[in-house]
Amino acid sequence: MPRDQFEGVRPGDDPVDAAGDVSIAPYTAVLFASYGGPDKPADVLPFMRNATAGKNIPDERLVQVSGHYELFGGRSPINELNAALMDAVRAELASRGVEVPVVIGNRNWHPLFAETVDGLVSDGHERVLGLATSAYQSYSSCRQYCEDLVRATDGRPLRVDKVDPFWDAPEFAEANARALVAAVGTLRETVGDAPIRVLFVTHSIPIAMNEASSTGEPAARYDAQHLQVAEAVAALASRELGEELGWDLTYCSRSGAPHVPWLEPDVNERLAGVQGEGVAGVVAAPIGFISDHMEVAYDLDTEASATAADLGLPYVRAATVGPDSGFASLLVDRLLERAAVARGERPDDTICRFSTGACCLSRPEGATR
Ligand SMILES: CC1=C(CCC(=O)O)c2cc3nc(cc4[nH]c(cc5[nH]c(cc1n2)c(C)c5CCC(=O)O)c(CCC(=O)O)c4C)C(CCC(=O)O)=C3C
Ligand SMILES: [Fe+2]
Repeated sequence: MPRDQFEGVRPGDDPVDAAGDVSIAPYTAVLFASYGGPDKPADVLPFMRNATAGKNIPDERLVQVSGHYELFGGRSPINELNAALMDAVRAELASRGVEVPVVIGNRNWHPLFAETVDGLVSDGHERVLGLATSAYQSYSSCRQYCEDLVRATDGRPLRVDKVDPFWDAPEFAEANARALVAAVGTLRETVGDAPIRVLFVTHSIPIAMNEASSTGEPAARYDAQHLQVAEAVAALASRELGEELGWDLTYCSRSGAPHVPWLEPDVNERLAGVQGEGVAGVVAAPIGFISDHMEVAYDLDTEASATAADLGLPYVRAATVGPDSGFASLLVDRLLERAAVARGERPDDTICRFSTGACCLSRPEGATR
């Protein structure tokens, strides 16, 4: 179970200032920090070059993944999905009486962090709160956002703090459980009472990156975080449905050189496995992704869906949490809590130790591979 579900209420009350108003002070803007993606065919290759710079990704893989974008007209869904989520967050902030600019900045495509920082500086902002669009801790999904934000603000009169990864929030498990319940309902229309299996899916990362994720302790790592969320989501959905859902954690989007080990099993491999175990239908539940960006559109809705069809296995993909209003509300809770920490009104329970120590390194300290 996520940490919060053990400990119940998090320390501190609602972030309400002396006048009784909800406040995001000392921050004057929110920076949505995302991966970025191409908007048109001519952007695909330059975006891919940015995303793979210095990463030892074989050219072959670069060409292959460019093909995924081309299949979707050279346009990633990520930019409009981020825009929709930002609208939901703005609306939720406004409903709590907080008016603040919410702007986008990306690691690998325009507007890049440096460009967004330029705009914020010229608008007079000095302290901004960053929110990365990844829920879990690993080099790629957490630390790299911190590093790139530090680089983009280096020497500029602007400081960006970042909200912690939120994988452990009960509201995140609840939003994923709502999506799973709906997907199981859809699958049951096809398979009736036959045995089904839930394949939770997340982005694979190199084993070395997993071993160095979070504090590096096995129970705190990227894969362990997903196992805890999967268990919580399966338990909530099982209770709601009145049936005990069987599940596995699987991975997608493996990249890198073939000899470098990444987290397994791949979702496609596991689809074949469960078919041999008498399963009559599968729900793929993408708990590793907050929106239907390219990994979901291609790796799940195109590739894994085709694998399931080849196996004659009914397959339903559960929604991502992006459009769930409980999810937007969770993000706003986290923004306001972080602001209260910055004002000294809440104990600092930040779990990301980027600024004070080693966390989410790309490989274990001392390792050379
Ligand atoms: C953990 C994780 C998330 C977090 C989950 C999340 O935030 O959702 C994530 C998100 C994303 N990854 C994305 C795209 C890409 N990731 C790549 C490469 C890689 N990802 C990695 C990991 C992750 N990636 C890793 C360890 C690599 C190898 C190179 C490296 O060490 O960095 C490559 C290069 C080609 C390839 O190798 O596949 C591309 C194009 C997009 C945009 C999608 C869109 O356009 O809609 C998004 C949101
Ligand atoms: Fe990625």
